[in-house]
Amino acid sequence: MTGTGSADATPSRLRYAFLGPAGTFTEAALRKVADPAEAEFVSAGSVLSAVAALRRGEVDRAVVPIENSVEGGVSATVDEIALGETLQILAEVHVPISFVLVGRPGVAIEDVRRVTTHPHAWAQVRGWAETALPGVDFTPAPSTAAGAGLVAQGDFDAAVCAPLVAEQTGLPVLAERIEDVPGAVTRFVLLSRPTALPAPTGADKTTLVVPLPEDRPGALGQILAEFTTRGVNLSRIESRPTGEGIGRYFFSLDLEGHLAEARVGDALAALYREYPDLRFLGSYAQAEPVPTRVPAEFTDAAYRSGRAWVESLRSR
Ligand SMILES: O=C(O)C(=O)Cc1ccccc1
Repeated sequence: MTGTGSADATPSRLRYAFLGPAGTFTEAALRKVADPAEAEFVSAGSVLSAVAALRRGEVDRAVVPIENSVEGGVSATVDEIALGETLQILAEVHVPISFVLVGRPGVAIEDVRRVTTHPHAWAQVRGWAETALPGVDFTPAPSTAAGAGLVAQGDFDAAVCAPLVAEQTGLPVLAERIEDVPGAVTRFVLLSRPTALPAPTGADKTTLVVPLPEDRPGALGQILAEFTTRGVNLSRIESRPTGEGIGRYFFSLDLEGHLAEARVGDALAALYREYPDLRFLGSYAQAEPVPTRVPAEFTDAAYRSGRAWVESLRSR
């Protein structure tokens, strides 16, 4: 990893690991949560090494892609934070994704034989490449910006990257807006080691990992019921293999609301009783805030009055 902060960095400056080098979509996400003048940006060669640096305490934060509006969950990230030492999501950011094809100077698009980029980028331009680069040989790169670096070095004919990287490297743009689905967005999360929760904003998300026991019929229905019966809406749910064998899964899910809210706390307490291995990955503000609509019977005030009524009966 390489630090890009100045040499006189004071220890109080937070260190942020990200999938580098400069010009990646992850760096664009990082710039939305931290000012490079006040923080130290530490470039990592992969999502896993960024997360490992955070777990080892070499950095204070890591920014990683977690979900794409076209491809769905970024499995490497979902799995890495579901297992291993617990981390916490402090914030999420959305980055609009558009790609260009940059070429080695002097190479025309018809001459491109060997192309490189990050596999997520390739997955999002595959349709375009089939017609525009027929028969091209694709090699995965650690990141889009790293791929452009390999083109600048002369290792490949072309790379798929962000328009910003074309500007930074001066590599000629052979084609632009080459994404198969215009308007795609990638969601990134800001990770830290477990720490205090950000204050509720009224438009929050909570991320959980629920390991699924092997022989409990109807477990998914039961998990969902804990949310439904408390008016808690889910915004994402995906099942992932635990790696322990066929049929072993965990659910990674996001719900609308903050742990500080009574209905969310109550749902988590109920889940914990049934699934003590449940993992809480944080409550944080939504990237595009839509205030959570809470039905009258599930507000904090409704929970307080319900509890007060029970107490009044007990102390009669
Ligand atoms: O390689 C990058 O620039 C990344 O940040 C990973 C990535 C690649 C494609 C879409 C979103 C994120």
